[in-house]
Amino acid sequence: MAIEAWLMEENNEDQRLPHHKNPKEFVSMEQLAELGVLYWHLNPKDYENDMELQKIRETRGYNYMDLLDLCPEKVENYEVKLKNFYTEHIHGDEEIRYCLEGSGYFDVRDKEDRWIRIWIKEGDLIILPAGIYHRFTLDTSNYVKLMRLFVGEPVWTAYNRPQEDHPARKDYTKSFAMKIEAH
Ligand SMILES: CSCCC(=O)C(=O)O
Ligand SMILES: [Fe+2]
Repeated sequence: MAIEAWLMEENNEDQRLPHHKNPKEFVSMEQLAELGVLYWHLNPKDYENDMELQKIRETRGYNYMDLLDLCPEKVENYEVKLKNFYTEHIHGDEEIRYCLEGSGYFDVRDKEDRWIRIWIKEGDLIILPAGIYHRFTLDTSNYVKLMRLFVGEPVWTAYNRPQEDHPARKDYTKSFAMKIEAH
């Protein structure tokens, strides 16, 4: 099963709405892979014993794991957190999120600086590369439970745009330049 992603129509409507263009313009997994965004679909029902998840964690060194249940009762400063998640930012490391329940949107910038909206549902695991501009919002279902993975002690620091001098940003954009040269 593939994930759904599309070019976003930017307007002032509620961020939790899909924001499709008219007509819709879908984005393929290959296009996402070119941006360094990786994706797996796993079985979220038995994540504690899932060998496929185990293999990804071992291969990529994700020894840290926690769960984030995004609802007002379980999250301190819920509104502030949601607002920060939807503020365009980068990280110094990969952002790895595995959707166990519910759904939501990860928006990432493509090479032309357009927003691509990625719809994450139960069983979707995505990895955003270090240095990619992105943001997150709940969708109209208004609930998501995510597993967060990390290599070593987690660092969740978000650097809001602009960050063109951040080492992770420089490395990320350099990886594009090299691909263009290699063609
Ligand atoms: C709710 S996880 C996604 C939000 C985000 O981009 C982050 O945590 O850095
Ligand atoms: Fe982030």
